[in-house]
Amino acid sequence: MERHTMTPPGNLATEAKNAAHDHESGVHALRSVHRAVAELRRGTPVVLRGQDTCLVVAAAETVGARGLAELADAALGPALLLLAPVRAAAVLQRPVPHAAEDEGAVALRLPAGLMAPAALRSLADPTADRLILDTPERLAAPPLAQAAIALAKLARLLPALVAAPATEAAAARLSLLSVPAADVLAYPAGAATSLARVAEARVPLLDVPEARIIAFRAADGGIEHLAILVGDPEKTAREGGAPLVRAHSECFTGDLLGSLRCDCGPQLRGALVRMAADPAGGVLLYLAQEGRGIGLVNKLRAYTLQDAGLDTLDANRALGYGADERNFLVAATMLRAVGVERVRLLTNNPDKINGLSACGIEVQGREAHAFDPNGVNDGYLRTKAERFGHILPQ
Ligand SMILES: Nc1nc2c(ncn2[C@@H]2O[C@H](COP(=O)(O)OP(=O)(O)OP(=O)(O)O)[C@@H](O)[C@H]2O)c(=O)[nH]1
Ligand SMILES: [Zn+2]
Repeated sequence: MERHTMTPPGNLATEAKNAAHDHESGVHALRSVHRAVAELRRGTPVVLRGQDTCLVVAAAETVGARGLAELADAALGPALLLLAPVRAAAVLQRPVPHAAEDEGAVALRLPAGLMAPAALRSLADPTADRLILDTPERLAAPPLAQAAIALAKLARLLPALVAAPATEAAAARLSLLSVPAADVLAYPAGAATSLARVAEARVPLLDVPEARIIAFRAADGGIEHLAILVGDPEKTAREGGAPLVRAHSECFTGDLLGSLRCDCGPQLRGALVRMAADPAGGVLLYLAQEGRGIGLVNKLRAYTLQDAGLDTLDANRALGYGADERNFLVAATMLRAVGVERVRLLTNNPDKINGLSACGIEVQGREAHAFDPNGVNDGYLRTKAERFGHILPQ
């Protein structure tokens, strides 16, 4: 405030203009990444721009003959297949040394016959028919390969892409969307901090008469996240208290259909009921981060892999994803927007405590939120305890 009275009006106007410009370019960056996501999902190539190089990429899962022809037209050299390291090791049938497990990209030169849509899909997808490369040649991953994998993950596609060096001129000539690679990497944090309230309504629930839903939308125009306020947690926060909070990642199968594979349904309804009984009220964040951030389609693939013997963590990795791809800034931004910065967190997952704390939310306490195994999810719950470090009641 004081700074404003000290600042000459001319500077103020410049500051405001710069701030508006920064905001607009931030929003522009988010929107162009969101457009690039849509292009990949529909099988169209996009061009990633780096400092002094460009990479034209298309998703192996969705690209068709036309997309491959466009990519070849824009390319300066032969196209490669980019895979996440774990998937590359499976395709090559040998370990891929020195690659970070959850990140990075491995580049393979494909025999000409395999640069075709059906073969690419098999190479990308561990649930598809096995396609073994006889003479695969591993090459150094090109610059921007990591951003390409990140873009495929944002699109919730299999992290496998056809890629080739290109120029901006080629992108323009072919009307391909081009997007800075740095914007792709900055997107998750940018989208999370841009979340703003867009609508709210009172929605009495079975067993929870005092409930209100607030919808949040990011500046990219992407899918909304929801906060369900039970009782009056805002008042609790204003008075310095800590309401119950649950950061619940959406689970179509568990929340809606009552799937027995996980514990999400009981956790969702159980959290709301606990909040209704708590004088401090609560906030249930319903986060559009299905399948720990890999999306519903990949979660179904992960289930297929689990039926073949992998656990929930290795199934994610076999798909080329990390064990948990969630972003806790989404939850922290929403909590801050409803004025709740000190919480009692309903969770068994220490990553949620650390993740929210790292985003500036004071986790005053943790309340266990475990339900008995149901005969189907026993192995899943055991893996969460043994490999994700979940704290379960003794
Ligand atoms: N990728 C993947 N996601 C799963 C699987 N089973 C459940 N999920 C997802 O895991 C998420 C559930 O996580 P949460 O209940 O929010 O959190 P948590 O990490 O289990 O921690 P808690 O707070 O203790 O429940 C949902 O998005 C589910 O869709 C699975 O086998 N694979
Ligand atoms: Zn679930």
